[in-house]
Formats: sequence, structure tokens, C-alpha cells
Amino acid sequence: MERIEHRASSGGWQDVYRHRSGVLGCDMTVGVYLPPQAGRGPCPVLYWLSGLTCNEQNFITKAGAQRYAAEHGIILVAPDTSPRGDDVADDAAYDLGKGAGFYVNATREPWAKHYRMYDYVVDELPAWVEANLPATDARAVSGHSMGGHGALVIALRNPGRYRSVSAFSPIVAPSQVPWGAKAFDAYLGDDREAWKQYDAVELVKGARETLPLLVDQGDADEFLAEQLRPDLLRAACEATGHPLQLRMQPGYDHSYYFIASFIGEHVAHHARALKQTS
Ligand SMILES: N[C@@H](CCC(=O)N[C@@H](CS)C(=O)NCC(=O)O)C(=O)O
Repeated sequence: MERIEHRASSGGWQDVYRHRSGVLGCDMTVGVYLPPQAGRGPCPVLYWLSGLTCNEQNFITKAGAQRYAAEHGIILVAPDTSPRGDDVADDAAYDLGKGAGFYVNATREPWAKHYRMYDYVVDELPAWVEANLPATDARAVSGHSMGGHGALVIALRNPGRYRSVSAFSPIVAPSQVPWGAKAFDAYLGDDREAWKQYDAVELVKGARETLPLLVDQGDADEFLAEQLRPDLLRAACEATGHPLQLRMQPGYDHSYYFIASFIGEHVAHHARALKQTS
């Protein structure tokens, strides 16, 4: 592994690492914010999963989360959103291939060789973090849009692995919307049963994990009605009794201006869970 960026931020350090991913078969870049408390001992970790077109830079440069992580003593880990490299399959469209890994393990060619973001985020990345950073194994997960989908799916499928979960503008039902259907058809094939394991609305219906879901959604989001559909998550949670706090935020769009406006409340939400002694 190699530290490729190192900048003082809110009393701690905003770093970027490059490390080899055996799961993805490529080098990956990861944003790591170390709060000042990490200089004195291990800290819990909030994983952030970004959306379409993003790499590790979007969250660390636009969300302004560092000051809240410093306040609460939480490490922020923000990986790239897909495998990268000249030998990695890609598509000309922004919503497939590089920058659009959708946090699934692809089973169809040409994607299956490298596109295994589910395993990378659930297993390999935390193992790397906990072996190489001053981190405890207390984990929380959040994300935006495609990454909000990833956060919800990963928490719902892995009971006990995360203390808390939240999402901004998540794609809650990828099987039912154009972004998700396009990606799942390419990565997983046309067997819609296989899509359900990566669909938060489907997973809520059979969830063993009862972690409360915190979701913020701007009501002026340009992707709200066609791609995000928080109404489907609300209906599924109401039908099954799954705890959901869905906050429709008036006037906010899909951008990082929205995330920056509420990230402090999300970090505080995760800090409460991460600091509980288990
Ligand atoms: N119209 C956008 C669609 C992609 C988009 O809105 N991406 C969101 C996540 S779904 C994002 O975070 N973009 C990067 C940024 O705002 O920094 C584009 O083509 O870039």
C-alpha cells in the first residue's frame, strides 16, 4: 500500500491510499480521514459509498465531513466506486462500467473478472482498514445515490457487521428503475431473482437485520421520481414494520450541496451507535 495524499484537516489528516485489491484484481484508491483522536488510539469507522461517476475524491473534497468526524472521533473511509485500470472492462455510458460498480459481484462477462464491489466493500476493505489503520472493528455505513443503495443493501445483508446505516438520495429499488435495471442486466444477467439480493426494497421484505434506516432525500432532486423512488422503501418498511426515518428535505437537489448540508447529522447519528459499548 502507498499513501498518495496527506493533508491536515480539522485537526486530523485527510489521506488517500492506493492498495492492491485481490478481490477486484486491480489497485484501488481509498480516501481515509483520520481524526485527531486516532493519534491516541483506535477509532471506529464510517464507510462512505459514493455514487455514479465518482471516485474517492468527490466525498472528501465536497461533503465537508471531516470537521464532524473530528468532533466525534470517527475515521471516514471512502473508496472508489469501481475497479480501475486498462485491463478492466468499461462502457462509454456514465452509468455502466468504471465509476458505476453498483456494489454487486458481477456474474456476467465481460464484467465478472473485476467487478466484485460487494465483496470488496463487505470483506476486503474492512480487513485492510482494520489491519493497517488505527481502527476498531466498530463499523457504520452510509452513501449517496448508487452508494446509498450499496449502504442499505450491505447493512441489510450483513446483520451484526454494522452498528448503523444511513443514506442520501439512495436508489432504493434498483430492480424497478432504469439505472439499476441497466446495470443489473449487464452485471447479473436477466434472471430477476438474482437481482433481489442487491435490492433494498426486496431485502427489507425478508430482513433479519432490523437496524433503523436513516434516509435523507431532497424533494427537488432531479432523479427522484424516475430513479430513486423513496416511496417504494417507505411502503416496504411500513408493510414489514422495518424502522425507517425518511426525511424529505424541501428544496434540495441531488448534489453534494445537499450532502454537505446534512452530513453532520448523519455523522452524529453514526457516532451514537459507534460509541455504544457492546
Ligand atoms: N448527470 C450526472 C449523473 C451522475 C450523478 O449525478 N452522479 C452523482 C451521484 S449519482 C455524483 O455524486 N456526481 C459527482 C459529484 O457531484 O461530485 C452526470 O452525468 O455526472
